[in-house]
Amino acid sequence: MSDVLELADVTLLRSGNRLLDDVTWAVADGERWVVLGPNGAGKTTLLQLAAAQLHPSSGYAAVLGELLGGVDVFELRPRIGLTSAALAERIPPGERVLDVVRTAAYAVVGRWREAYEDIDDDRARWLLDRLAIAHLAERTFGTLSEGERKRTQIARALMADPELLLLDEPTAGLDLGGRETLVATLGEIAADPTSPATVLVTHHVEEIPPGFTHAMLMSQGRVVGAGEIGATLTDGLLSECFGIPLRVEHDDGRWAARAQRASPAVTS
Ligand SMILES: Nc1ncnc2c1ncn2[C@@H]1O[C@H](COP(=O)(O)OP(=O)(O)OP(=O)(O)O)[C@@H](O)[C@H]1O
Repeated sequence: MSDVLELADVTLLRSGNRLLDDVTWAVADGERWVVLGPNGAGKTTLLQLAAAQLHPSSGYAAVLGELLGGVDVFELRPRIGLTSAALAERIPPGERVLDVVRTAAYAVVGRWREAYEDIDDDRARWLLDRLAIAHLAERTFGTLSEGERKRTQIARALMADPELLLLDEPTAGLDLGGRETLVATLGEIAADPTSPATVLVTHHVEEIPPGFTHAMLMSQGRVVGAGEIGATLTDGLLSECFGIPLRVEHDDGRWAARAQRASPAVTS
């Protein structure tokens, strides 16, 4: 399997802060990764690097076989599907849902005067159907619920048939039902062998869709652990990552974690 993402000794500095500190990590074709870590760990920064939106200050970073710094990012970015809060904020509230998705074929937002091919229209509608929001195609983005917006963004991220799919907190802010149905949809996408290599960022192990194969744990810009999901989501590594004693459970393809209870004092 070829590497979709390859980072070696990557450091990223901003205003004297080490946002990424000596990160070495590889994602191969077909893999589905979750990136977990506490607030400020550097997860979004890592995803922005993977999306060719940022360059490392030092180290080696290649995305889809192209060295960051040596490639025209405007040619690279259309090969990557990205959902993030920052991108969602750039979508004009008055834009039609169908257009939010279709414009991804041109790597733009907020431009509805492009001439679209029928094939773009068909694909956008097929993706909306796959994300269970076909009935919202003619609605404007600003009128959607948070869950519907997340689904629209995922459809948009998949529009250009990307070779790498990057999802930054796709289930954040959803109620329990909304989270569970979106986790199930993401599980279906993960299970589809034609889906691209995927990296999903979250704070919560409960939000890992079934079928995810690998995990990377980050804290303070550093990699705490990375590898096959079962070998990485351990009590020890997750506790180290979040800085409190945690117990991890895995049942029926889903993950859960909670704080370990202190042992009761032994009295005689
Ligand atoms: N431009 C910047 N200049 C200085 N520090 C920055 C800059 N951008 C981000 N940071 C800091 O880098 C750290 C990592 O930020 P990042 O958003 O990548 O973390 P995160 O793991 O995604 O956090 P969260 O889970 O809260 O979204 C944070 O401490 C943040 O304050």
